Amino acid sequence: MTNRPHTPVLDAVAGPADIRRLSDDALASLAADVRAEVISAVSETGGHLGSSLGVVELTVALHAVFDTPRDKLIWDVSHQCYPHKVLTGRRDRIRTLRQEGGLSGFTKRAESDFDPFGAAHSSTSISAALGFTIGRDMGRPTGDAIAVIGDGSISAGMAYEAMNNAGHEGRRMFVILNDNEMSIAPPTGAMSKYLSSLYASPMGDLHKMAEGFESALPGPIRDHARRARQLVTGMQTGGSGTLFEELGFSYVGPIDGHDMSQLLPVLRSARTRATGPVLIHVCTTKGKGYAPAEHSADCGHGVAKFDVQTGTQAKAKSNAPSYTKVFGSALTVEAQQDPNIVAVTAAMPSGTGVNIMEERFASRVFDVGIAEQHAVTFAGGMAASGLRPFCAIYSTFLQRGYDQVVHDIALQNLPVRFAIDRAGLVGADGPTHAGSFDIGYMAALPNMVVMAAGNELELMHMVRTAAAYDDGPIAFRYPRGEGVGLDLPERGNVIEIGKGRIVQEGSDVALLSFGAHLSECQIAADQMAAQGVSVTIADARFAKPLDRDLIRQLLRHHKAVVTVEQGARGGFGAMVLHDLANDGLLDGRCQVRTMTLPDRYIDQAAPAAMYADAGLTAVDIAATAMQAAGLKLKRSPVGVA
Ligand SMILES: Cc1ncc(C[n+]2csc(CCOP(=O)(O)OP(=O)(O)O)c2C)c(N)n1
Ligand SMILES: CC(=O)[C@@H](O)[C@H](O)COP(=O)(O)O
Ligand SMILES: [Mg+2]
Repeated sequence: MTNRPHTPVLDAVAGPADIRRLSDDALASLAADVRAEVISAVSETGGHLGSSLGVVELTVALHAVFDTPRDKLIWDVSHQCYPHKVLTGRRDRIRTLRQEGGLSGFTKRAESDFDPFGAAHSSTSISAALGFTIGRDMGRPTGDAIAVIGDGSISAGMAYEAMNNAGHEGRRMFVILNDNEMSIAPPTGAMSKYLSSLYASPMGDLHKMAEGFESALPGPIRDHARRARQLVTGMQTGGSGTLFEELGFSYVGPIDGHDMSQLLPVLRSARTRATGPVLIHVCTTKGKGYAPAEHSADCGHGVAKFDVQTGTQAKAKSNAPSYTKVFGSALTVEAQQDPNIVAVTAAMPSGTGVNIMEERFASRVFDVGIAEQHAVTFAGGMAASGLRPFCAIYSTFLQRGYDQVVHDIALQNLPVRFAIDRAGLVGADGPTHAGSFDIGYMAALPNMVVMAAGNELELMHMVRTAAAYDDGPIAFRYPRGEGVGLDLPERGNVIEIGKGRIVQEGSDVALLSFGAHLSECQIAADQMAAQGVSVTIADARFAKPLDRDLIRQLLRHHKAVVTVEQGARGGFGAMVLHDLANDGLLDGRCQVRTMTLPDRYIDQAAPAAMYADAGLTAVDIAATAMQAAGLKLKRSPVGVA
């Protein structure tokens, strides 16, 4: 039996309709209950604790003031949506967050009417809210749209594209800027400085209300607001006000996002008065109300299961270093050898491991904020200048910079090194974060070299190879989590471009692995060996250029060749098939099969369970190879009932 918090006000709330019946005092008590419930639930599941704790009061206030789900509340990234889930009929499943079969860690249209728009990649909320706004104005049965976006997420270009459009449209909609002066790491960039300057203006603790809004406020706040508006207006030179006002929004704020006596009247006033787009600047504390989160370096951004009393998080079971750490360390070794090596991250210094290089060579590591498109082209500019940039971005987020990869890098044949972390299925973050597509989208590009690491030692070789390769763009992918636990040298070797390697020689079937499912291929080979089947394992290393000699050799000497990759259809296997078909080699004696992720999104679970769902376990590999070779199972492979 777990220690559940005492939550009398929350217990009486089945949904937002109940919230709207509460007095303002009771709403503050409700917020306290929700905070306790979120801490307790996340201690059992792990997840995005800090961001969720920071918006507890804001979530209560938004549901109290707006008519959700008719009004569309759209959470940017939506990693802060746990209080929203607790309050919108999902409290009974909140302890299944991010678990197999449980609630998603993000908003999801299929999960609830209160989730009008799914998210997990940042900076989409204002665009989606504007879309709903147009729908409303064209007669769709929907109310107001409210986008809640963080100070980190509002640094991305897409948010400005949306505000530019929304300001031009001039329609009534709401953007809540949730400013906690934090991204995953402390935010970088001029926009972040600008937001801080709004706090620190001579207004002191006064709030600026868009003209006309203050008359709806209670007395003391109204007087404050009116004075603030006069002050701010008086301070302006040239333009009409804040950056947001220049873009066509009415700006309100900054206000204290943990103080219901500020949040409620301001939101009510905005809801009553707004005729065009309004931006309400709300200041919050990431991790608010839970000391271990508030005081940790990332403010409890993403936590494992933890002990509520102490805040101590559960440790990973494996002792092997993570691929991310191996990458970061290998990059640092290369950076030590070559002063032209620089690294770029888009707001994920620790997630990508470039923080390891930053500790030694801070001036050569660039955190550009959530700005993958810019990160790619920025790296392109550095490459064109003669530097050797490593652009370290998760597979799923590199999708956002794809045109830049095509147009700015590959087309110009610029030697940018793409370090693609979180390749393959990632676990609890689920399908939004799966790195499923990069093999196909990178290998499709002329000039691009595409590698995948079979294990952590291979990753070291690929980092060194990429550092040494100046002929054009080169990418290498590797998964989330720990390596297989190999002894690692100080530095990797340069490997030959376009050459794979034989890991184990056999004569019946060949497993041609591309990437970290190499270990699963080894298990499959052992299972088949137990059946008396002789198995070759080859590590392709390259999807582009393909090792055509190696593939033909495998074809000549085996009854079946099975390609295996942690990626979607259209990736490595497709490259192999294409190559063989065009040489008329698919009609011979050797059967060829490709094993990829299936053509559907895989729901969150532990990575191994996700791969099982995808049909990519060792047992699946062995069964596919045996069947293709026309070999019969003498008995069930090890591990199968
Ligand atoms: C396109 C994209 N890039 C990177 C990320 C990874 N990411 C998730 S949350 C986050 C920080 C967001 O900061 P902010 O919007 O201020 O929200 P907070 O966590 O502070 O509440 C980042 C970088 C992402 N989800 N989407
Ligand atoms: C919400 C988001 O996009 C990130 O916080 C992400 O969940 C981090 O994933 P990793 O834990 O794999 O770094
Ligand atoms: Mg933030």
